[in-house]
Amino acid sequence: MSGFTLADLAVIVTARAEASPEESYTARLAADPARAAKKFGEEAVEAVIAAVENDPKALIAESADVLYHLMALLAARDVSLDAVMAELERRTAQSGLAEKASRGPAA
Ligand SMILES: N=c1c2ncn([C@@H]3O[C@H](COP(=O)(O)OP(=O)(O)OP(=O)(O)O)[C@@H](O)[C@H]3O)c2ncn1[C@@H]1O[C@H](COP(=O)(O)O)[C@@H](O)[C@H]1O
Repeated sequence: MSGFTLADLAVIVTARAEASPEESYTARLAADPARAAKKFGEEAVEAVIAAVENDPKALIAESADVLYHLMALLAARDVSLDAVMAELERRTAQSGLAEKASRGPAA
């Protein structure tokens, strides 16, 4: 399993959002949230097409594009990945599944 996490990507994207737009694609997206949103939508549609066509290689590549462009969109709108994860954690706590998952599979 890859040791690279979404949190690692968010750190890179947040740092590059502050770079010069001439040298960084991330900085260009951060400077233009509407473009970042449009690119995220395009990449999501490409992932949908790869899934519908049952093309695992393309789905992996498009999913990577989706996650990168979501991180860029969040950075463009000053929303942290931490805030998104906290929302997911809240939903999981509500469902009671976090406790079950930490206990591991039922014997
Ligand atoms: N993970 C990515 C990543 N995935 C995809 N892309 C870029 O996303 C862009 C969009 O893909 P497209 O095929 O739509 O390309 P395009 O037609 O040129 O794009 P548009 O003109 O339509 O906007 C490409 O330029 C890809 O290089 C990424 N660019 C950056 N990263 C990460 O961000 C870091 C910093 O990158 P810079 O900001 O460029 O320094 C990198 O080290 C990576 O970790």
